[in-house]
Amino acid sequence: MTISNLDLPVQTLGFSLGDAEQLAGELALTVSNALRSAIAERGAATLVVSGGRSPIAFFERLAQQQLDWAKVTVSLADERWVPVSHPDSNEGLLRRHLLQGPAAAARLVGLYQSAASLELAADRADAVLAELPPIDVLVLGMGEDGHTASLFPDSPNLQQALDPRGTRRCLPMQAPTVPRQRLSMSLALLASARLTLLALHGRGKLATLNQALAGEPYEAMPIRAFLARPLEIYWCP
Ligand SMILES: O=C1O[C@H](COP(=O)(O)O)[C@@H](O)[C@H](O)[C@H]1O
Repeated sequence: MTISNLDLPVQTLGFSLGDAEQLAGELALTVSNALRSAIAERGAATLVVSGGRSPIAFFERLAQQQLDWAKVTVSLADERWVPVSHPDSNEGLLRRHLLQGPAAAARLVGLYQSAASLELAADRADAVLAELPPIDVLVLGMGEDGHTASLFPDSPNLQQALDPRGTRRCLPMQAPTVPRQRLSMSLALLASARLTLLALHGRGKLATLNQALAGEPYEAMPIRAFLARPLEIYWCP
């Protein structure tokens, strides 16, 4: 079912699912089909996912899909600058909920780097991401403030991170809530994905999306940078 009461751009598809379980299942099917096609066409596939709390069910459903996981590279749209063993680590979340069973054969390109400062960690992550193969599938999330990945409104470096012609792949970012120090893929890298999906849970996020569609500047609601491109939105109450 399409999302009602939303004036979506022509290149955007919006799917309304009954609950979080259904959303996780649909998203896992769409992502695994796209990864399978990439493997059939190019011999390998690259998936970039988001962290936070909401993707756990999706990760677990995706891990159950029949895929040649050894041919899949997985990376993260953003990371909290905490060690992988920290409960807030997006990489830790991915390892616990996606890279399990046959999916453990996938190659993980993490963003976290231990360094003397967040800026140095971002420089190192930027160099690591130079080796990331072209992104086949990107799964974004969104906060109720309109941030996506760790592209937060009001963060220093946001303008540079949202430059579609920027050369940086990863930038240091600041979040309004803990853990504040973040590493985020830039818009230029994220927007290079062949297929971009946005997963949203709850009426609050639907209201945020509606507001973003109404036309705030990109800096006020960074999700807007993705609404002007082909996108599939998966929402549930
Ligand atoms: O901090 C983050 O927030 C967003 C949204 O997270 P959610 O738990 O509300 O789904 C997420 O997309 C991003 O990757 C994460 O680091």
